[in-house]
Parts: sequence; structure tokens; C-alpha cells
Amino acid sequence: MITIENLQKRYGKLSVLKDVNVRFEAGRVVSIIGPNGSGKTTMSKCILGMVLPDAGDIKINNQSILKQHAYRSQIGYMPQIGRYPENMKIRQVLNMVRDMRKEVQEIDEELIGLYGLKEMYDKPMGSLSGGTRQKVSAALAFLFNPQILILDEPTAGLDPVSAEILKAKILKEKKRGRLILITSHIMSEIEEVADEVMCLMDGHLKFHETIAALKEQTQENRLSRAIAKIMKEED
Ligand SMILES: Nc1ncnc2c1ncn2[C@@H]1O[C@H](COP(=O)(O)OP(=O)(O)OP(=O)(O)O)[C@@H](O)[C@H]1O
Repeated sequence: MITIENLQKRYGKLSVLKDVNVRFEAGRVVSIIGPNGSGKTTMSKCILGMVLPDAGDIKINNQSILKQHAYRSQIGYMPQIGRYPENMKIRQVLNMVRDMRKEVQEIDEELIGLYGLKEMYDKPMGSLSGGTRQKVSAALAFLFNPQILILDEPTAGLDPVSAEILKAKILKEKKRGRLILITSHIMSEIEEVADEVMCLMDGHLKFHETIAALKEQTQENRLSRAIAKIMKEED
């Protein structure tokens, strides 16, 4: 579904993505891991068209997305920190986004319901707690039934019940054939929802394997231990 070929990105002298090649298939949850600053968000932003790579290509369903716009409607994005006009109410934010996507017939309001956002519709974004803001971001990411979801540390700041709701939603959408990319540092969470782990290290693809293969390869039952072992071996 997504093919990344020889992707490179520099910021000035800093080389952030160094010849990354990877392929993600529909109906999978892929966790993108790696130390702080290893290029995870930059790669996600390249897929989203928010950052233009210096070299390489990104294809969705075999079509290059570089300098294209229409494909963006197939992707739902939940940023690490959602930025919204502070004085707009939740209702206004949701209506504004809907107005921009009038062509979409099938709206998915499940998270709006499960998170009780309707009861808070008249609260201005600037008055919301960090977790509630995250809930709005999550609801927006899933709202238009996208084929691909890119979730950047989606459960950070969510209380345990709300995090469980999001994890269940991720698994539900996976069953419907969506591709879901999640950046996360929480190994237990990755183990619960992901099928595959892609690890970036200093802008290089370190590995891209199924969780089952990582455990098998290292003879470890826990993902955190399996990954620690691989990192140690490759040092
Ligand atoms: N707009 C930018 N201008 C200059 N440097 C940038 C820019 N965006 C990111 N970088 C740098 O690129 C590197 C990779 O950043 P990126 O946000 O992709 O890392 P990350 O793996 O997502 O990190 P984290 O786990 O901390 O979220 C970092 O050194 C960062 O400072």
C-alpha cells in the first residue's frame, strides 16, 4: 500500500533520513520506533506531504505522491501535539474540518461518541486539558474513514480508559483493511496493537519485522526484551 524508496531528507547539514527503503501493506498496524531524533516524525511528515524529501520516492498504491495533493484525503493524521485556534469551540473545529471535506459520505463519529465530546462541544479549545485535546485529535483522524492512519504517540496524555478506547478503535479499523502507522515509545502498547515494528536509528532503517519474527529470532517472550537484545547485538 505504501512503498518508500531511497528516501533522504536533510535539514541543513543534518542528515535526518538516510536512504530509507520500506513497504507497508493494507490491513496491518505498524509501529515506528527509534530513539528521539531518529527521524520517525520526519518520515511520517514526508508521507503526509508536510515535508518534501531531498531524494527518493513515496508511492501509495503504486502512485508517487510527491508534489501531489489529492491522496491526502486518504490519510487520517493524529499529530503528537494538536494545534487548534484557541478560541474555537470543539463544535466549531469539527464543523470547520467537515466543511473542508464535504464530499465524504461516510463519517465515522464513533470516537466523538465514546469520548463524550458532544457533551463538551461548547468548550473553547484553549480551555481543554491536554488529554481532551488529544481526544479531539483522535476523533478528527478517524472522522473521514481514511484508508491510512498515521498516529504520532497517540495515547500520550490519555487516561487508561481513553487509551483502551483508542487501542480498540485501532484494532477495529485494522480489521476493516486500514493501514495504521503508529509512532510510540511504549513497548507494551506496541505489543498489544501492532503486527510489525519498523525501527529507525539515526535516519537509517535498522529493521522492519513482524513482532512474531522478532520474538522468534531472539527467543524472547516480551517485545521490549527482544528489541533490547537486537540493539545490543548490533552495537
Ligand atoms: N523543521 C526542522 N528543521 C530542522 N531540523 C529539524 C526539523 N524537524 C526535525 N528536525 C531534526 O531532525 C531530527 C529528526 O527529528 P524527528 O522529529 O523526525 O525525530 P523523531 O524520531 O520523531 O523524534 P522523537 O522521538 O523525539 O519524536 C532531529 O534532530 C530534529 O531536531
